[in-house]
Amino acid sequence: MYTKKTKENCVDIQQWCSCYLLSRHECCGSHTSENTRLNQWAAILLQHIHAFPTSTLSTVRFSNRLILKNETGSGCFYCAVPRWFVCSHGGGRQRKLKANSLAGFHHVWRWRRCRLVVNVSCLCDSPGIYVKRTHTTVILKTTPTMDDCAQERPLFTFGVIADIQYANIDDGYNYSRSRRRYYRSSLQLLRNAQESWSESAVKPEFILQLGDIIDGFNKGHNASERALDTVLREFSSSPVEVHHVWGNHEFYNFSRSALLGSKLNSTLHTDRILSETRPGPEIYAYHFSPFPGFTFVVLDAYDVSLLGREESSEQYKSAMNVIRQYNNNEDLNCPPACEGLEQRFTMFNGGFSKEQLDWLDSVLSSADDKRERVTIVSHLPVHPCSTDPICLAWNFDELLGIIRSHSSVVCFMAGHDHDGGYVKDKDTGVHHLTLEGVIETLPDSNAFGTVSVYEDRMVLKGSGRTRDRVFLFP
Ligand SMILES: Nc1ncnc2c1ncn2[C@@H]1O[C@H](COP(=O)(O)OP(=O)(O)O)[C@@H](O)[C@H]1O
Repeated sequence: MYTKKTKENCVDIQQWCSCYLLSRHECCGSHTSENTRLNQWAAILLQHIHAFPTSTLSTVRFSNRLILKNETGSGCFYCAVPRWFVCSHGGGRQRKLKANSLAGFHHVWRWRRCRLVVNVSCLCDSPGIYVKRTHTTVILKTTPTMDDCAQERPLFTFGVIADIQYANIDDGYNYSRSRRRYYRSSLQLLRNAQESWSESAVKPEFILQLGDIIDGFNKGHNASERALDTVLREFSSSPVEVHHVWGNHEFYNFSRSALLGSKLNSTLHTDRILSETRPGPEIYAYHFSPFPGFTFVVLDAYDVSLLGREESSEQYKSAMNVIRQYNNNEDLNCPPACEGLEQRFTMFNGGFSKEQLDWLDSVLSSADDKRERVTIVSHLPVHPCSTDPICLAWNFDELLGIIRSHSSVVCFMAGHDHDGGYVKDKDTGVHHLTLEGVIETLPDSNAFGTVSVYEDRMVLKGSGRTRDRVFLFP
């Protein structure tokens, strides 16, 4: 009745869905008919604002129409304001209106910590009277911008970095020769990250190293220990605790039992681990709580794998049974010749055992009960839209099923796919981030992130090709 939509807006509005109605206070005046009309108008306003990407708003203006514009000015939403409404600053100040004039329409919007608050008051239609009859407040929660977040102090921060794959060898290429790999300069990029973390205003509580810390080529050069020492020395240039995740390149260099006794077993080097439950002696999975109400779970994505298992072992045989159902290639690193998700059945991937999945399920149940926020990390991504399918964990679907059955999970972080990726799971709102790999990052760029954690969100400040993101908690 009071709205006017352009054709262009109709299309855009369908695509935009980043704001949510938090609350709406009903009219408090005595005039029933005005209340009804006000509510009708507010409903129309809401219906349209609801779909408007207020995160991108640069202009919100009331004149005779409410005009919302985004940064480029290309997406506009017009809503005709009935002339017997005035929009006030919400302070209850009474204003004098000229008869039938639109001069009384004032700017009403204000940003309050990521919320667009719109007060709409209904005035009597009679000329020259002071009134504040009824009002309604529409509060919209918007996606916070980096600027919003910069003004607040986080509860804590942490660093993330993935696929450093250091080796003291000349630059090379990935298998398909489509991406250059900078084996030596990955160390300098780690140094850049360390410097940035140590200079940040709020020092990180810990660093998440998402796996593939050194490259498999070290093994052929008999340089695994040396390369690992070199990288760990770089990490120890600051006193911040590092949580190491294991990737395929860890197993190219070391056996599982060697890893369990090494500096890459973070459970041996921190008191933070919540060790009352661990999935099993040979499974490298644990959880820790760096701040009350927040839990981080480190997963072992090569628990079911041909990597790191003795060929004579039961685990190797059962992993072979899994991969052979889909991959008939002689070279099991070569993906099955198919499109889609089955490409993941290669030797450089792996999966999670039932034991580990059951353990994760119980950790998450306990976190649900305590209303904690849980971030899960693994070398392999588990959401098909957060990565190239060739990098997915074998039984990503089982893990995703567990995540989806718990309310506590807010974020899943992985490495492995050097191009990175991100998706917000549409069923749960859980954020799935795949971090760009250092090894395929130009020497004059960077690939790491600093995550600031707040009550209602995590904010990733990316460096170089890692972009900024805001993860609102589901
Ligand atoms: N399409 C492929 N066919 C055969 N072998 C492959 C293929 N892709 C990767 N590999 C081999 O698999 C191993 C792991 O690949 P790599 O690219 O180093 O993994 P990451 O992405 O973890 O760095 C390497 O030995 C590589 O040569």
